[in-house]
Parts: sequence; C-alpha cells; structure tokens
Amino acid sequence: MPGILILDDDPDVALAARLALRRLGAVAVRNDPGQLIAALDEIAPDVLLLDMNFMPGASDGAAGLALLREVVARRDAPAVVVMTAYAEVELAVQALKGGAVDFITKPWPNERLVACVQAALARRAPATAVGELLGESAAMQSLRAQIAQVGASEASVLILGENGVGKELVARALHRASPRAAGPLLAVDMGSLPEALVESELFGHKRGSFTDARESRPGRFVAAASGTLFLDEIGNLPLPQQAKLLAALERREVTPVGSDKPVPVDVRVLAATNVPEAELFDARRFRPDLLYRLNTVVLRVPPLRERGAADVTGLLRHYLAHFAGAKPARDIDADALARLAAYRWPGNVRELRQACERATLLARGPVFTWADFGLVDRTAPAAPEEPTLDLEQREREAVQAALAQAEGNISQAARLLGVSRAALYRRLEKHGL
Ligand SMILES: Nc1ncnc2c1ncn2[C@@H]1O[C@H](COP(=O)(O)OP(=O)(O)OP(=O)(O)O)[C@@H](O)[C@H]1O
Repeated sequence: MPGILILDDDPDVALAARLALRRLGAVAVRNDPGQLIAALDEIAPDVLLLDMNFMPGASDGAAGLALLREVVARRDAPAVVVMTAYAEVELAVQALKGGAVDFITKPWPNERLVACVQAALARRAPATAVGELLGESAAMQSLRAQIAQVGASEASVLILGENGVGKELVARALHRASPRAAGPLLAVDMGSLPEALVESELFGHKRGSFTDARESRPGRFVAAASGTLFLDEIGNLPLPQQAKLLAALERREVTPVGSDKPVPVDVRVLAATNVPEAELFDARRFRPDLLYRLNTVVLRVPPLRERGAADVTGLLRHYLAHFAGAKPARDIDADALARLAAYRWPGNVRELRQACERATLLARGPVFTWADFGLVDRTAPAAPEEPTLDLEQREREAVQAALAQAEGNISQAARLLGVSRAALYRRLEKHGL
C-alpha cells in the first residue's frame, strides 16, 4: 500500500488532508518539522505533503524550502507536493524549481487534493531523482540526439510512447536542454484531473467563480511562467477543453474561469500521450488543429522490448545498484538474465525499475534468480496448476492479463478491467506491478 506523509503544524489542516487521502494509501501525520527526517526514515513514504510555513505569522516559506532541499537530496526521496496559501505563487514556483513535483493551494477542494496526490503517487519518482535517459541502443542514441537538437528551440514537442517508456524523462531532458532551464518545469497529468477541474487547473479561476472557489487561484500556465509546461496524458483531455487549450496556445494568453480579463503567458508546451499513433488522428478523440499545434516536433520513445538485450541488461544493472545503495549489488544468475532479456516488459522501464526494487527487497540467495523479480513469463510453458481462489491473487492476475492485452497501455487496460485509471494505478501499486 502506498505511503503518504503529511507535515503541517496546523492539526486541523493535517487531519482534513488525512481524511481526504486515506483511501489512497497509508497516511501518517506529523505536526512538528523537527520530526520530519525521523518520519521519512521510519515510514519511507511515496509522497510527502509538505507545508511551507511553520512559524506563527511567517509566510515567506523559507522553512518549507529548507526542508524541501533536505528531502529531495535523500536517496529514494518521496515525491513532494507542497502546500501554499493562495497568494504565494512565487513560493510555489520556487518549490517546483527546488524539486517539488506539484503544489496545492490552501484551502483546497478535496477532489483536487486527491487528484494531486494520486498523480504524485503514479509518478512516484521525484523530479530531482530523475536521472539520465539510459540506453546505448541505436534507438536511444538517436532519441538523445534529437532531444539535444530540439531542446534548444521553443518548438512544441509531442512525445509518444507506451506507459513507462520514459516520456516524462524525455520532457525533463528537453527542459534541461532549453534556454528555459532556469525556469520551472511544471507537469500536469491530464489523466488524473477530474474533468470539472481541468479549466481551473490550467487557466486559474477568480474567487467565487464556482462553489469551491473561495479564493482566486493562478492556473498552471501562469505558475509555469518563463519555464515549461508538460501536459502528460494529453489524450485524456475532453474535446471542449481541447478547444480552450488550443485558443490559449494560439493567443499566448489564458482567461481564468469566472474572469473576462485574459492574462498573457510565457511558457513552452510539451505534451505526451500513450495513445497509439494510428488512433491520434481520430477527430472524435483529438482536435486535429490542436494536434498540429502540439506536434511541431514528434519524439517517439520506443518500447523497452524493441531496444535489445544490452539496454535491458544495462537498465537492470543500473537499478539494482541504485536500490542496493551502499551495499554491493548481487549478480543475476545466467538463466534469470536470459529470461529478463527475452521478457516483453509490458510496463516498460517502470516495470523493470519496480522488479529491481522488489528483487532487492525480497531476494535471499547469493545471486538474483528469475523468481526474485516477481514477473510472469508468458513465453514459458505454463505449469498445470490448480486455479487459485485467493481474491488478491486473482486480482493481481487480472491486472497483469489486462496490461499484457493492452500492451502496457494503462487507459486501455483500465477499460478492459472496467475500472478508472486511478483505480488501476492503485492496484498496480498494491501488487507492486
Ligand atoms: N531510459 C531510461 N533510463 C533510466 N530510467 C528510465 C528510462 N526510461 C524510463 N526510466 C524510468 O522509468 C520510470 C518511468 O518513466 P516515465 O515516468 O518517464 O515514463 P512515462 O512514459 O512518462 O510513463 P507514463 O506514460 O505512465 O506517464 C521512471 O522511474 C523513469 O526514471
């Protein structure tokens, strides 16, 4: 079960957040910033919800930023979502530059808090821990060369690829290679945003424009000023909102919900989707004019199974060493290595990373064996077995089967299972898939 830690000196705020988030995972609360490091050691949360001010009357966020620096410097740091007051846009931007994956303004609608933490859980790897795009296959070398080439421009880039191939890593590399590198990179996961909140999230809203809008709030376009806005899972944006996004991109201005005054924006937009290329040009799903706006350059990130055994082995060694920490990483036995190289990796590099984490935690022998990685090898002949009636095991198998059938496409797998993407992500976390 994913772990969420809330650090806020206001017990009422912390309690409200804990209640809103309890169905997403195990939620722990600390009220004193002095307890933070011990709590991180003890709980090892996936997401930290961090308040920025701890002194009565303080609002500069200095205490929060100092804590944030300490947290993101840790090995396997949690994804950090910072909590700011509505007027503290500048502080939120500084926190994003400092490695927070997102921010939420107080007071929040619960729906928004849940969506925000859910997206952070799905992403999990914190911004600063995102490293190099590894891989020496011709496909990966060419991808890195393209990133260096288009990174330096202002061109909109559409990043295509299955789930877990590294689209967000590509977006971060493009941002780092751009003249906007000193500005923030703000990622918005369209897949986890409730439809009713998309516009206010992207464009902001004016106080009183809807029931929960108790204060005015800047949208993502404004918060990412002078930086890059990464629109992830763009294929999930409903058509009416696509029209508004297109207008914002064309006019380079946004109009907050409930306002009639457009605000100029200065962002570079990167977008990503796991929708197969053949389906992208279906006008019932995607406005072609928006697509043409976003795909000045198209970068295709290949599935892991197409990168060759050397890339798989390189990634295995990288992540096993990463999870071993200071200890020397064990070797992988020859049979396991051959099966890992031949495995289809429907969840791509994310699946490989999680398999390495699992193996590091659970392996007991002197070398890693195939069983340590917890993968189901569909190329091996299935041993005749009594069908299990264990509900958890059945659920795990159903999720694996749906992922395999959907070739790692989360939206499609969720449809096959008849659950929402968010519910599928929770099950992936639960079963360590
Ligand atoms: N080439 C790579 N080298 C090292 N790590 C990688 C590589 N590609 C992906 N990863 C790691 O795999 C995980 C998934 O990557 P990322 O989130 O960028 O994928 P994605 O394509 O954006 O996934 P989704 O479609 O589900 O949002 C991350 O932990 C990332 O650091």
